[in-house]
Amino acid sequence: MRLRDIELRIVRMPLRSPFRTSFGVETEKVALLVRVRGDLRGPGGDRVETGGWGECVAMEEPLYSAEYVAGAVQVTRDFLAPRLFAAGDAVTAERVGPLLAGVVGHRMAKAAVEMAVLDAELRARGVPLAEHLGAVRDRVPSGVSVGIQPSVPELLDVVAGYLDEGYVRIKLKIAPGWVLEPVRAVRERWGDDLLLQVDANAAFTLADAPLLQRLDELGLLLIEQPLAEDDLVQHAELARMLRTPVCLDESVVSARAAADAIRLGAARVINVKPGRVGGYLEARRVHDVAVANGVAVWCGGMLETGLGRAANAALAALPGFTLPGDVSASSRFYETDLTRPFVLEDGHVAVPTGPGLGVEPVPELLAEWTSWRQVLSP
Ligand SMILES: CC(=O)N[C@@H](Cc1ccc2ccccc2c1)C(=O)O
Ligand SMILES: [Mg+2]
Repeated sequence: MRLRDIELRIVRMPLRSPFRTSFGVETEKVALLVRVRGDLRGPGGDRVETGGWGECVAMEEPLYSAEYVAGAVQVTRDFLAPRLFAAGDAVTAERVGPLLAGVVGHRMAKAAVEMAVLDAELRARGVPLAEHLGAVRDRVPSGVSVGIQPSVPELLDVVAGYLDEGYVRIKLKIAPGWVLEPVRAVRERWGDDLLLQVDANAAFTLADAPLLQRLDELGLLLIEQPLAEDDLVQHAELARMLRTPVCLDESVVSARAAADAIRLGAARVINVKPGRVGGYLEARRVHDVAVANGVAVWCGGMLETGLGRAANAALAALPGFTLPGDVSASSRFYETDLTRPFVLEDGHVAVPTGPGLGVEPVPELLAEWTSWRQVLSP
């Protein structure tokens, strides 16, 4: 594919309710969207116009990881786009990674560019992303991530609401001071059959092991990222002290990191997030590494718009995704989604069947929520 231009947009979408985690409270989603346009040689040898969308999952502030929206904009404008324009007609989704390898890090920014090129290629070929990735299901079970609430009674009301909507798994955010009481209250209200897990977003240290060991009595599916992103060895040490399986999120930044975490015994489950690992093609490699080692994966979420949600649903349909993920309905976070809404049907989200991502931004909403835009040309 030859890229004619790369459009960068920052969109700001109000969240239905504040989302509190151990690293802060979010009331709005700010995302960098990437759109590529260009042409590629069609099956008959003729040039075919095409275009595609990518969504960068970096937050506005570097609270979840080191990347952030303004940084992703700058690295894409100044370092990633020039490398792709310089590649002329040789840009393919598989080549985006190698073409950008000279730029160190910035995986979320790279993932958004690769996603846009992949969407453009697949739209031109009429192939759905799910088919391209190797999906084996046409719908995926939907879990929900529940933020820290002002009180335990309010938490129980929020969880009751999601269970009434049909979510098949509950994930509770935990943080120092919000651990045993809320999690025990949910377990006691809904009993042992409720699929229940927690996510600390790296809020604890090994000194907290005695507290985290007490979660073992609550029959959790897993405890997600209890320690810091770069604490692989400590996670392995903690894993040996817990019965509850340790799941890593922030720490798994590539298939190589997944292999290291598994070999060290730092992860028995992996939360796969395409943006965090550098793209959907690397996310499939993480899936393959995990499956080869008997480690379960599930698809995490970064409050994506329907663009990223569509791609995550496709990824979550791969065979190794054996645990319900955070691919929730659009309504979990948004009154109105940027694309057609993803809805919960019998606890599942349908995998898109159209070419590429299978969804597009609604033009009027894209215009309304775009706070900044720039078109890059060769
Ligand atoms: C669904 C879920 O819990 N996601 C992340 C945390 C998270 C929380 C808040 C966010 C706000 C804006 C963008 C990304 C965000 C990611 C996680 O699994 O650790
Ligand atoms: Mg997480």
